[in-house]
Amino acid sequence: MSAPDASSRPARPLLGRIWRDYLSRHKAALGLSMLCAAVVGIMAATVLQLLEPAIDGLFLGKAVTIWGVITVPPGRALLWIPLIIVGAGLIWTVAALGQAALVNRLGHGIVGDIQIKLFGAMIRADLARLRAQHSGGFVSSVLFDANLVREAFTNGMVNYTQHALTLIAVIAYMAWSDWRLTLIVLLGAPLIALVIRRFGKRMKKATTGAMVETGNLSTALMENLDGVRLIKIENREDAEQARVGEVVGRRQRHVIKSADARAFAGPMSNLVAMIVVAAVMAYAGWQARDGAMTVGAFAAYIGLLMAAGQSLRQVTNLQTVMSEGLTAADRLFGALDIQPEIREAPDAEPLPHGPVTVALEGVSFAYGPLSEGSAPTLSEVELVVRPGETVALVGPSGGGKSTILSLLPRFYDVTAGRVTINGRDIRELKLADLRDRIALVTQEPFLFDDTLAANIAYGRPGATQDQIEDAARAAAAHEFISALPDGYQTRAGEAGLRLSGGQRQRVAIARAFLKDAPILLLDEATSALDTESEALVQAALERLMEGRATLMIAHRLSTVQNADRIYVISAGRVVEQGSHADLVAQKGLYSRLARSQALDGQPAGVVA
Ligand SMILES: Nc1ncnc2c1ncn2[C@@H]1O[C@H](COP(=O)(O)OP(=O)(O)OP(=O)(O)O)[C@@H](O)[C@H]1O
Repeated sequence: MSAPDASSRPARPLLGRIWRDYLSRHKAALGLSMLCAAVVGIMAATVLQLLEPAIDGLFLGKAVTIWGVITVPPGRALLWIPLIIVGAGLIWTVAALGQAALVNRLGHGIVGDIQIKLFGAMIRADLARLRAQHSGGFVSSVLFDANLVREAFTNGMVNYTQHALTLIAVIAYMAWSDWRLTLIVLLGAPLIALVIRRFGKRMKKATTGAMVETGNLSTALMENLDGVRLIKIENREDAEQARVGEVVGRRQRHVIKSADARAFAGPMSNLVAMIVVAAVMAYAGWQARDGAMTVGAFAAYIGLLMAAGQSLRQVTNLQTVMSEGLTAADRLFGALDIQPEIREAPDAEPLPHGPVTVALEGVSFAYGPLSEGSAPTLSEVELVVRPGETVALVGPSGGGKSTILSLLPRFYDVTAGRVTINGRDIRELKLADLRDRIALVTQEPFLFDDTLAANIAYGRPGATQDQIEDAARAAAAHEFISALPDGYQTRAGEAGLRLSGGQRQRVAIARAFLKDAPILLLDEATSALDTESEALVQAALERLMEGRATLMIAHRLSTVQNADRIYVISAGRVVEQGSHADLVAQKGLYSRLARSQALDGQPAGVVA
C-alpha cells in the first residue's frame, strides 16, 4: 500500500509506528480480516469473469470453459452458471461478514488503546503543560483524532486491501482476455495517480484545520459550562452563542472541505475511467468490425472495466481517508511523545515514614525559561517547617505564596536552590513517596462524581468504612454526611449541588485526615467560608495540623496569628519573618497589612 505523501512527517515512519504500537498486537485478527478482504475482492472479480462464458453459453449455446478449468458442454450452461454464481456468492458473503465483524472489533479495540494511552500521557504531563492548554483540546484529541486513526487504519486499510485486490485481479483478468486493450486502459493510470495526490493534499490541509477547530469547539463548550454563572449574570447568552457559532462555522468549513475532497476524489477518477471506457469502446468496435472479438468477450471486457472503475473509485476514496488518518496520527503521536520534565531520578530513594522537616534553601523559580525573558517568580527563598510547626505565608497578591506551595509536591521544580525533606533534596526521592507524604487542602476542594465515602478515601483506596467515618468525625463532617438520605453513599456529583462550601471543605479535610500525611499544605483553606462554617472548619484544621509540618497560605491574618512563624512574601522574596507579635512590632509590611485588617489593636484602615 502506498500512503499518500500528505503528511508533514514522512508517512513511512508514521505507518511503521502505527503498526508497531497498535496493529501488530492484533496480527491474527488483522491477518484474518485481510484474508477475508482478499476473498471478497477476488470473488468480486471472479464472478465478473463468468460474464463471457455466461453470454457465450446461455445465448449462443456454445461449449464454454469457466475460469479456464471447468468445461461446460453445450446446453448445460443453464444449470452450471447459476449454480456457480450462487456458490461464489455464498463464499463472498461469508468472507464479507467475517471481514466486517473482525474490522469492527479491531477498529474499536485500537481506538480504545489510543484513547487509554493518550489519557495516560495527559494525566502524567507536567502541570505547566496542562495549564498551558485548555482541557478542551485534550478532550477533542481523545475523542475525535483517535477515531480518525481508527477509521483509516482498520476499516480503511482492510477495505483498501479488498478494493486494491479486486482492482489487481480485474486488471489481471483483463490482461489475460486482451492485453492490447488492457495496455490502453493502463495509460489512464498516471492521471488517476495525479487525482489521488491532489485530493490527498487537500484532505490533509482540511483535516488539520478540522482537528484544530474541533479542539477549539470543545474548549469553547467547556469554558461556557464552567463560566455559566458569569454568562447568566452578565446576560451574555446571545454573545456566547454567537461566539460558539463562529467556531462551529470555522470547523464546518474545514469539515466540508475534507468531506468534499473525499467525495470528489471518487467522481474525478470516475471521469478518467469513463474516458478510458470510451477509448476501449472505440478500439473494441474497430476490432469487432474485423471479427477479432466475440460479443461475450466484449461484454465481459466492458463488465470488467466497469468493475475496475468501481474499485478504483473506492481506492481513491480510501486513499484520502488514509491521508486523514495519517494527519491525525501525526498529531496524536506528537501529543504522546512529549515527555514530562518532572520525572523521578533513576536512582531515586524511598522516603522513610515518620515526622519530617521541610526546608526551602536558596530557592529561586521562574515559570518560563529565564533565557526567554521570564521574570523570576521566587528569588532566594529560605524557609523551614519542622514537625508539629505551623508556618504561614502572607503577603500581597501575586507575591509567590501559591508558587512556594506547588514546589513541595514537585508540581514544578526549582530553577535554583533546593527543596529538602529531612535534609534530602526532594528531586532525589521517589516521586510517589514524596506525594504520599503531603496532604493538600485548597480553597475550593475538588470532589469527584463518586460517593462521599470514595471521595474521602481517594488518597487511601483500601480504607475501611470505620476509618472513613473516623476521618469524617475528626473533620466535623460525619454529622452532616449521616443526615443525607444516602449517607456516605451519596454521590458527590449530585450532592455537590447541595453541599455548602464549608461542607465540601470538611469532606476535603476528612480526606486529608485519612491520608495522615506528615506534611500539610493549606492554600487559603478557610477563606471562602462564612464565619460559622469557618469556625467548624478552623477547629477541624487545627486538629488536622497537630503533629504535622504545616505550611499555610492565608489572606486573612486572623487565621495565622497562632502560627509558629509567619513569612511575609513580596515580589518573590521573604521580606519579613517571625511570630505575629514580632512582626507587628517590626512595623513593616506585615504590620501595615495587620493594621488594614485591624489586627494590631488599632482602628482598621490606618496604614502606616
Ligand atoms: N502557571 C503560571 N504560569 C506563569 N506565571 C504564573 C503561573 N502561576 C502564577 N504565575 C505568576 O507568578 C506570580 C506569583 O503567583 P502566585 O500565585 O504564587 O502568587 P500568590 O502570592 O499566591 O498570589 P495570590 O495571593 O493572589 O494567590 C504572579 O506574578 C503570577 O502571575
